[in-house]
Amino acid sequence: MLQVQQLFKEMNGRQILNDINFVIEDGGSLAIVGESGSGKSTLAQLIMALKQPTSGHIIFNGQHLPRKGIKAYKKWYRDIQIVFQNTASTLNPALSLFKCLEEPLINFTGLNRTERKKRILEYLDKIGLREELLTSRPGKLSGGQYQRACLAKALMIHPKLLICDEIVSNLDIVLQQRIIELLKSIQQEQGLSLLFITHDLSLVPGLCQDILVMKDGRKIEQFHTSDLHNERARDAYTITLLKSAEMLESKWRMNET
Ligand SMILES: Nc1ncnc2c1ncn2[C@@H]1O[C@H](COP(=O)(O)OP(=O)(O)OP(=O)(O)O)[C@@H](O)[C@H]1O
Repeated sequence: MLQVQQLFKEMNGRQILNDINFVIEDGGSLAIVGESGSGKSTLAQLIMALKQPTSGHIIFNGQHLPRKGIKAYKKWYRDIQIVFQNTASTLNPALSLFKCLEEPLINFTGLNRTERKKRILEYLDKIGLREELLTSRPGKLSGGQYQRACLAKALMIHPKLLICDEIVSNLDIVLQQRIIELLKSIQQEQGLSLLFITHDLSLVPGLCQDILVMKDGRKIEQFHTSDLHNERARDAYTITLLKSAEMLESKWRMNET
């Protein structure tokens, strides 16, 4: 279970996160939704220990966010993995895709060479990438292939929590849907907990149980996804986000036909 309690982050005299609180139960899924600059990526970076909070607590299965000690970080990253929108640095451009995918298996699992290869092929199949690509450098992959390879790299070590930071924002609607379907099935298969960060509310129904809306570093509201369209109960800001997501969706559909 992930617990985020009274989380504050100040950078260069600016309050970027202001009293953020939420819980994700084991196997649960939460979408963090907000427009650009609302603090979503900063929140993800804090959970991944890439930045330290100014104050507050981040606790995963009873363990506090590590502040020092390689062992503690290793355990943290074994359990929590992230896939970013801007993934260009996730796969080492000098290595083959196979070597890139093998790296976390060497670092985080006790699998031998044969088992590692088997795991890589298993995930390649899950994400719909051809085996021939394993000998290619990551630079040869298309945007969608690269994004899926990053997802495989994060999932292969069987983390308990996956954070997705705008991972489908740059993809066309067909690939978006494919990745969302993939996340849903892996969530069910592996009992994975999911923190899905997006500015696009239309991606969330069917994927996440709960939605937390953020604006200017503050939590506006949190609700069950089935209550998304209950306009009377929703904050005016959530409704604005919803309308813009609906407009975006119909624009996509017009472009499709
Ligand atoms: N080092 C910094 N010093 C001051 N402000 C910063 C710093 N880094 C980021 N910010 C500001 O923090 C705010 C939150 O940024 P963040 O990237 O977390 O938002 P976001 O919701 O993820 O937006 P996006 O989707 O565009 O990345 C922004 O207004 C950004 O300009």
